[in-house]
Amino acid sequence: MDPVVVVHGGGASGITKERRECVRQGILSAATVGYNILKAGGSAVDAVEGAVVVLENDPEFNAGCGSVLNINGDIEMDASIMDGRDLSTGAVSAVRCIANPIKLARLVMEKTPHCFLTDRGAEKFAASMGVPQIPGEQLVTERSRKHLEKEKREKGAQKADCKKNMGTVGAVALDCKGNVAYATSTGGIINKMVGRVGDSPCVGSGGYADNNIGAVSTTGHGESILKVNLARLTLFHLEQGKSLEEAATLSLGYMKSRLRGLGGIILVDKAGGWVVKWTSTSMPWAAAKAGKLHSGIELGEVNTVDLL
Ligand SMILES: NC(=O)C[C@H](N)C(=O)O
Repeated sequence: MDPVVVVHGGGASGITKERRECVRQGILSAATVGYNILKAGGSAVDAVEGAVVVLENDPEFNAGCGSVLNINGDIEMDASIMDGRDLSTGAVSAVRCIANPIKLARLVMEKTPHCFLTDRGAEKFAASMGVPQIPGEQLVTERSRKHLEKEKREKGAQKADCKKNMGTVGAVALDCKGNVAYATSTGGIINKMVGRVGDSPCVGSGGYADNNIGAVSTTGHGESILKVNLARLTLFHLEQGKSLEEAATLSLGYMKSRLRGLGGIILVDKAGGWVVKWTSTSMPWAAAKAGKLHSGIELGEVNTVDLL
């Protein structure tokens, strides 16, 4: 089976010219890392984790280092992962002093009888697994500090669209054996209440993966995504015989018309078809398949290069 990986860098209201190239490089290297894992015979879970780690480590994105700050100026991160083979899933929320929440989510999936650990419990588990604790400050960037200051000045937090909610990251993959997986990781939304948990760690909302159908990772206004279970809703449409394009359009359209919520989706099906779709202004994405790397940021933009 020809493997596929698709990654996103979050729905956004527009990416400044200065940041555009950095964002593009980040998204391209995440897709390349994921694809190389698949080409080397790695599993879909390995590929989505590997791709998301690249984006968590990249300060341009709202996940891991570079996460947005909550109302107190602290980072609280959410992440989840799912293996389409047996629907096993792992998630963490409100974690602070960990470089790669997606790795911790995978450990929850593989090393505990549970699906979801939060806050101090998640951090205690991380310590028991030997995951290094890092000072929270290490994840805070100058850009995220300035972003929070601006947000507080404008008092515009938590609007019912994803204009303020940029940069969440995610990946979906199909491996050589026909297994699918997703991973999603985020700092959430800027100026959020302490303890606010968004859609990204919630299976069915932030993502879903089932070998019988396909895999999805979502981004956008978390409260809207949670209310419509955006990821599972998309796969439901696929199960009902809709095309990839139709499934993504229908679920995002429902969220927009019902809640005025904006967002984005990356989707791969069990046959290796894929689609990216968003209702926000832009969404950085990249997809690797059959030796080609496709990518874009704005609507209608598709660049294709050969993968070496
Ligand atoms: N940019 C995002 O996708 C934010 C994320 N969905 C959240 O609401 O936590």
